[in-house]
Amino acid sequence: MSNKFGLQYPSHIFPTKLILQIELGILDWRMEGLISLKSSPGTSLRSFPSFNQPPNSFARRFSMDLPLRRSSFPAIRAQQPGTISPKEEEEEDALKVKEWEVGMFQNEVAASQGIRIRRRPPTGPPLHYVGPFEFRLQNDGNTPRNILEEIVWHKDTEVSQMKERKPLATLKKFIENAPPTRDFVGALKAAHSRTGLPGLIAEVKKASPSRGILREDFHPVEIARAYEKGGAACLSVLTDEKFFKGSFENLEAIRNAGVQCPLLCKEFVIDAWQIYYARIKGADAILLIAAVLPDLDIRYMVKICKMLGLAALVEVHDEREMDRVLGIEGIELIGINNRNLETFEVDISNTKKLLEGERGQLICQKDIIVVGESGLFTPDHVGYVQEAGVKAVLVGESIVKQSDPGKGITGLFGRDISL
Ligand SMILES: O=C(O)c1ccccc1NCC(=O)[C@H](O)[C@H](O)COP(=O)(O)O
Repeated sequence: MSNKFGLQYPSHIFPTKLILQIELGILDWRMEGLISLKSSPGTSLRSFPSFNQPPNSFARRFSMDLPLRRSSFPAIRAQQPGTISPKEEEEEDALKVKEWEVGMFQNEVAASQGIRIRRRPPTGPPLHYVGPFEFRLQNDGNTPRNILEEIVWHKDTEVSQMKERKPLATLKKFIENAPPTRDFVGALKAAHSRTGLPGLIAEVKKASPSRGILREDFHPVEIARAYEKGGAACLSVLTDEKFFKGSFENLEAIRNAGVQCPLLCKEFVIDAWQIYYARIKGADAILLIAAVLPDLDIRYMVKICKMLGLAALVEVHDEREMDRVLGIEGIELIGINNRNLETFEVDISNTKKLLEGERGQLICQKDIIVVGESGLFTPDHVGYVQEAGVKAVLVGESIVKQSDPGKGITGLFGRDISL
């Protein structure tokens, strides 16, 4: 069976309204954990929700978790019964089918650009529904392959919920009254010319998936003030709650506390809505990750950033991502992450590798500022990436862990850069 984009998917997951009586005993586990259904003689017909995209009414009834290829069902979690009419349920199903189709299409486009991160589980979301039961089957298709994929899938759910609470139209109204943004790129250039060293984007980060908790006594405004005093040109504020213990409240609090450094909203952006939201919460710049976003998304999001007065820091990790990003018009700021976000490996020679030869020349011609990101702990590290061609660095762990993060900056550069 194929959809309007010509994508193929198995007929048993084509989620038209299936009319089947499902008995738990007639499930059979196949195809790497995907389940197929067999009707048994004498079973009566009744409405069954779209198979891989469950309607909410069922989600509100019962749920249970099933580990990989288990044939017996563990305890059932009862949920609130819903009161949705069959018509509404049908419309809801149709909408979710559309969303799922678009998600599948995104995965295909992304894969064609060498993006390994799947925006949605290719075999449908991890939850399945049988009659009144909700259960979870793990398989290669619906289990994240790495932390970045897990973050992105979680973000997808999180953003959908946030969008329901605050639709784009509401955000746009707030933006009309928001104070102007500050010049993020200008601040980095000014710091570089003032000190002769890479301009510093100092990261306000409590925790990370690779390093765990970095700082127990975490007071974002105090840390931000210490960074500013210590000579940071800009700040990067983690807003992801689940994986980094950050928040948009932190971003807003730092902005409202009168900190002058322009602020990067360090988020996992998968939807333009997040850019509007970041703008309202006080961001001056936003991170776009090439390992997650296809070219078209980057192009579109860069335009939205410009329209909202935000800088876009487009992050790459390998040559292919760098080449993709260099082919996109209007990019002013490229971050080279020395951390592989899929494996957590950190290697600062990555910055040098990606700036060698023609790539480095093209970056100079286009007057793009390159930011060296991750794994920078000493003046030698900073010197190494500067030599490679960066005009800015993004640093978290090595400075946020210091009792005085401002003095941490002096330690990082080997001299006081606040003067
Ligand atoms: O750091 C992680 O564990 C991580 C995992 C998944 C996605 C992103 C992740 N980190 C973001 C960053 O790259 C860093 O916060 C940033 O570059 C600063 O790095 P560092 O100076 O090494 O703290």
